[in-house]
Formats: sequence, C-alpha cells, structure tokens
Amino acid sequence: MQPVRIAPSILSADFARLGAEVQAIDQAGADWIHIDVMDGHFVPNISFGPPIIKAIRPLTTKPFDVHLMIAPVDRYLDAFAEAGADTISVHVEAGPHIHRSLQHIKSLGKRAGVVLCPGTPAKSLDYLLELADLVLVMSVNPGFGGQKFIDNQLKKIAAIRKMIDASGRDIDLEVDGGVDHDTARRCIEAGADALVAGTSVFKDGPDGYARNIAGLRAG
Ligand SMILES: O=C(CO)[C@@H](O)[C@H](O)COP(=O)(O)O
Ligand SMILES: [Fe+2]
Repeated sequence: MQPVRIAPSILSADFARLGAEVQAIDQAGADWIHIDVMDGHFVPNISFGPPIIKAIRPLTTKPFDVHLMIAPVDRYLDAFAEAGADTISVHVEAGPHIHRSLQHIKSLGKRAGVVLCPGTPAKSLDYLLELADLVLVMSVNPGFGGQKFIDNQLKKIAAIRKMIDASGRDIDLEVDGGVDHDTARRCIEAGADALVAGTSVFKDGPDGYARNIAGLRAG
C-alpha cells in the first residue's frame, strides 16, 4: 500500500505571497495541492476561482486537487478543467444531478471526486462509486479552515473504506477538515489514504511545512 497522500490546503496560505507559498509546499513534500473554491452561496465564505488556479498552475507540477463548494456547479466545470485542475470534486449536496456532474468531469478527461458533508450518509455513494476516482469526506462543515474535527465522521470513513474495497475500483479516500497529527492517525486507521490539511501544515510558517507534512504522513 502506498503512503498516505498529503494535500495542503492553500486556503491557509499567505495570499499576498500565493505563488511562493505553492512552491514552498511543493518543495516541502506535498503530494497534491488542495484548492478550496467557495462561492458565498453554497458555503458562507468566498475564496478563489479559475483565474487564480490558472495563475499558479505553471509554478508546480504537483496535481491540483480542486474542491468545489459552489452551487450551481455544472456550468463551471469546463472552466476549472481549462484552468488546470487534475481532480475536480463536487458535493452531493450542491445540486440535483451529482451523477451528471461526475459524468461531465470524466468527459473532460479529469479525475472525478465526490464530496460528502458531515450530515450526509455514506449510503449516498451507492450509485456514484462507479464514476468516482476519489471520495472526499468532510470532517468539518465546509466553508472555513481552522475548525474542529467532527469525530463521528470516523465511522463514515470506515464504512466508505469497505464500500470502496467491495467495489474493486481504485478510488482514493480523502478526509478534509481539522486534520492534525492526532486526527490524521485516526483517519488513516479508519481507512483514509489521502488527507487535506490547512492549519496544521501552515501554522508554523514556511520553516515548518516539511516537518508538518512529514508528521501527518507518518500518522
Ligand atoms: O474545504 C475546506 C473547508 O471548507 C478545507 O479544505 C479547509 O481549508 C481545511 O482547513 P483546516 O481544517 O485543515 O484548517
Ligand atoms: Fe477542502
């Protein structure tokens, strides 16, 4: 089994130095760059969109793991693909046609991710796993970094691990929100193989990035 992938969330980066921050987490060992897109409608916060993603795309070869917290979502999928997303993840709660959204992402030649908010059951994946390359379990309510990990999501992670294994498909199981050294270990034990981390990677400034990423990966 490959080591758990660490995806630092640039929502916690210094936006005034965004390009340098992306290069710093790349050099520090990030596996993926996690990019949180928020619209002030699906979630109560606004972050960045395709032009920012396009601007930072030439600065690293690491995959862009784009987490869309926007509704409606379908009309923007092409723009995120063109801007340089590698994985595009959409919330089951963000629209009436999640199956269509996943089909659309696949048709663009991108990896399709499906995201579940804390209140959404694992069962909502029943007819979606055949299209998914990644399942993202939110361990906080989406919209902000720096929130506390919701413990009952560990049970959901374990349930989804079983569903993925039973599917026979190669699907990443990623967890996002409140991931620190302690909760990272518990997520890995429950079956996660990719972790998003904002606060716990960026909290000590650039000198701490490599140490913090390695610490999360070690579990
Ligand atoms: O999607 C989100 C929040 O909605 C996350 O990706 C956060 O940005 C993670 O930040 P921390 O909880 O690790 O500080
Ligand atoms: Fe995220």
